[in-house]
Amino acid sequence: MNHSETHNRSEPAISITDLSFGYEDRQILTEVNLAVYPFDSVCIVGPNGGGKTTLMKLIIGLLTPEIGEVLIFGKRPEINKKLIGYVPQYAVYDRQFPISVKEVVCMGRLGGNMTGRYSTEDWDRTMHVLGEVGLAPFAERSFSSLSGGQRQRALIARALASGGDILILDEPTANIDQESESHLFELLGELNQRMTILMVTHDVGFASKFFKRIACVNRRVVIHPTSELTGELIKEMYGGDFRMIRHDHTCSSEGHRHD
Ligand SMILES: Nc1ncnc2c1ncn2[C@@H]1O[C@H](COP(=O)(O)OP(=O)(O)OP(=O)(O)O)[C@@H](O)[C@H]1O
Repeated sequence: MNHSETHNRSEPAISITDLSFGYEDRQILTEVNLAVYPFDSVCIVGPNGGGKTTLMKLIIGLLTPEIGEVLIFGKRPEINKKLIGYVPQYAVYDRQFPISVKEVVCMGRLGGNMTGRYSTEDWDRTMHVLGEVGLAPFAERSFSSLSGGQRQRALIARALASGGDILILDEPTANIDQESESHLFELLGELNQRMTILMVTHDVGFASKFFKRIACVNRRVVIHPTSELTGELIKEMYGGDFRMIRHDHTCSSEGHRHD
C-alpha cells in the first residue's frame, strides 16, 4: 500500500501557495497557487520558456521558492521527496557506457540509499517495476540497445523505483513514435489508478485524452478540467499564440489572462 492510499484523500498530494520564483533578476513564476489531489492527472502545457520545467523542479525540491511554499502531502519536498518519482526532460546515457537496463532502473533507488550500494530489496523492487512497465525480459540488455519508447519506459521504471505516489514526467513523448506514445499513455492510465500524475508536454491534443486537468504555465499557472477542451481547440491554443481555453481565457507569450 502506498502513501496515497493511507493518506486523507481530501488533502492535496501537491499544494502550491503564493509561489514566486526567478533566476537571478528574472522573474519566471509569479503568484502560483495550485492544488493537485491524490489520483489526479494533470497535463502541463505552455509556451517555450514559460516556466514548466522550473515548476516541476520546485515541486520535487530541486529548487526552493523565494516566496510562497510547495508542500507534498503536507510536508516540504525535501522531507517527502521519496514519494515522488521524476522522469527528467533529458536523460542521456553515453552510448559507449555499458550500463544495463536494470542498472539504470536501480539507480532510482540511490536517493534513499546513503551507502551507494544496492540491497537485495533494491534489486527486488527494480525487477518488480521493470515487470510493471513490461520490460522484465530486457533487464540484462544494454540500455543503449533499447528503442526510444522502451527507453522511456525504463526511465519511468527508474522513477517508480524511487517513489510510488506521485509521478512527474517532463516531456516524455518528445522523441518517441506514435505507437510508443499510445503504449506510454496506456501505462500511465494503469499507474494513475494508484498514483498522481503530472506531465509536461507539447502534444496537448493527444495528451488531453488521458489527463483529467490541463495546467497552462506561462509565468502564471491556470488550471482547467480537460472536459472543457476539445482536441482541435487545444491544437489551436498551442499555435504561435497560445489560444484560448474558453472564450474568456487567453494564454499567450504575454501571459495568461482571464478577461
Ligand atoms: N538555471 C537557470 N538559470 C537561469 N535561467 C534559467 C535556468 N533554467 C531555466 N532558465 C530560464 O528560465 C525560463 C523558464 O525555463 P523553463 O525550462 O522552466 O521553461 P519551460 O516552460 O520548461 O520551457 P521549454 O518548453 O522550452 O522546455 C527560460 O527563459 C530559461 O531560459
